[in-house]
Amino acid sequence: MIRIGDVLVSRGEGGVYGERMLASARVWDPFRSKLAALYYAGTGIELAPEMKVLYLGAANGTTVSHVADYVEVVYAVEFAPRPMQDLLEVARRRDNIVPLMADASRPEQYAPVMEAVDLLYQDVAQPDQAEILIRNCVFLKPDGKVILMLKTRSVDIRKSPDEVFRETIERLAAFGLEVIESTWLSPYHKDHAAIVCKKHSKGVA
Ligand SMILES: C[S@@+](CC[C@H](N)C(=O)[O-])C[C@H]1O[C@@H](n2cnc3c(N)ncnc32)[C@H](O)[C@@H]1O
Repeated sequence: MIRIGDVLVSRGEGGVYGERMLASARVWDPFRSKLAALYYAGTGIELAPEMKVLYLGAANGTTVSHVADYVEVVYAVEFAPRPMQDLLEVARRRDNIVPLMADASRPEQYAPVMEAVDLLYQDVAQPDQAEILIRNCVFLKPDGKVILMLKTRSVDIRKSPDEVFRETIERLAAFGLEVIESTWLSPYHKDHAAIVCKKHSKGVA
């Protein structure tokens, strides 16, 4: 990942969400983007120019735009009309974002336009976040990676964030993903965790 000093940046057309510019690069704000927070709070995975990414929960394209600065193509799924309008504007100014208005819990809706991806990234505040992720693993290449941004309070408000975090890791492991990193995103995003996995080369259950 590109850093100027300690500051995480990406190189692309700016002005997406009022981000600061530093030496012609876009400052990637960890308080605005959970993926940036992962690069500060943990390790994450390196984004590279040849990568294809499926991004679930694109919202208005804040993080999508930074990911698109690094990779070949981003398939960006969002189901809410208002953020989709902003996402379309972000996609209009780049040639490697494919906006898809669809429900991430129903991957059959966008399967016809998908290709196999190197990275599956998910940031949807839903009760069944792990199950949505698992359903979308169908698009992962054999050596693909997964990043789940887990909003613990959306899964079950009666359980502690720690319990939801642990149970989600167990569910992904039981499915057959190998968890390679798990970290809270504090102080950037309260009660949010990131779980980074890779697909076993022998495949998942
Ligand atoms: C926390 S926001 C995502 C922020 C975004 N990832 C970023 O960093 O710029 C979550 C988004 O997921 C969308 N979302 C939630 N459930 C969804 C689903 N089942 N399918 C598609 N989008 C969904 C919401 O509409 C919302 O825009």
